Amino acid sequence: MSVAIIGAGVMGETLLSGLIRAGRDAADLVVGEKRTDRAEELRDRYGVDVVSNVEAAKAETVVLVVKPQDMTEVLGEIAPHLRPGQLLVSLAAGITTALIEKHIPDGVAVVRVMPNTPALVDEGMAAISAGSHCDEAHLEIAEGLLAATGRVVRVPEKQQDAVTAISGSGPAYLFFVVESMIEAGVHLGLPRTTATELVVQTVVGSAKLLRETGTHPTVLREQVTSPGGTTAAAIRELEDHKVRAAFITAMEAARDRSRSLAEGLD
Ligand SMILES: NC(=O)C1=CN([C@@H]2O[C@H](COP(=O)(O)OP(=O)(O)OC[C@H]3O[C@@H](n4cnc5c(N)ncnc54)[C@H](O)[C@@H]3O)[C@@H](O)[C@H]2O)C=CC1
Ligand SMILES: O=C(O)[C@@H]1CCC=N1
Repeated sequence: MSVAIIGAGVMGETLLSGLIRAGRDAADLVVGEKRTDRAEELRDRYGVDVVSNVEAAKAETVVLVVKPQDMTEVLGEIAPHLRPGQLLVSLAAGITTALIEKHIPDGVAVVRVMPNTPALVDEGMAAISAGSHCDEAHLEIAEGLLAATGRVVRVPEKQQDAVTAISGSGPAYLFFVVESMIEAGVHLGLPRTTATELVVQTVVGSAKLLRETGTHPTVLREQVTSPGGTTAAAIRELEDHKVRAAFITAMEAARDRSRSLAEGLD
């Protein structure tokens, strides 16, 4: 089955490279990319054809991975070339299937996806939602694309802004925590390389512990927290600085930003 990826920046390349790692034939994949130097790079790196968006629109499945602000322009360009029976998959934050459906011919199925960048190492988390002309077979095709690079869940579309705030943007929050812990290690006198190794392995090990044991994070935290010990002293500071509340307001801000990304587009 032919797949076109339109917009091959960070997320578009993540999907493209994942499909190739998962064994898809590069001959069945095409890319539409505005920047010619970037197009050249992808052609060299993956052996895929880089074509015009109009040409890309002929694929059985067309995946849009441009910025939300560029979506209506791309839809305007490809809409005259889309035909009923095709599947259009959007990875753009904040862009509803209803908005996409307004721009394309009736009978083209739309699936909205929120992926994340750990897909680069096949540990992605993607949530997918069906548009109004989408059946089970379309959802399975979209799932198949995303499952190449990690886990996939189905969610009602009204949850996609919250999903974006959690798993879409989530890697950035964790990298922010990692950066902060490394800086703290340096502050405590450790060489930067030592601090980095300690923090990265602690994050990987903790993530594995969470996933492999299925134990609740509160229990895992309590197991580390000896009465009157070092962890209790640190957690008290985090609570005093309202870190838990900061996470809630940060994710509310991300959810609200996702909701407003489509403002001004029709
Ligand atoms: N980066 C991330 O972690 C995530 C990104 N997304 C979504 O993925 C989409 C892309 O994000 P990024 O890859 O981070 O952005 P990016 O800026 O790295 O990539 C966008 C690409 O689209 C290309 N482009 C722009 N207009 C075009 C056009 N008319 N025709 C063909 N190509 C065009 C640009 O040249 C660029 O290479 C966004 O809608 C974003 O909301 C979703 C989840 C996570
Ligand atoms: O920051 C953004 O808008 C995109 C969507 C989720 C992650 N990156």
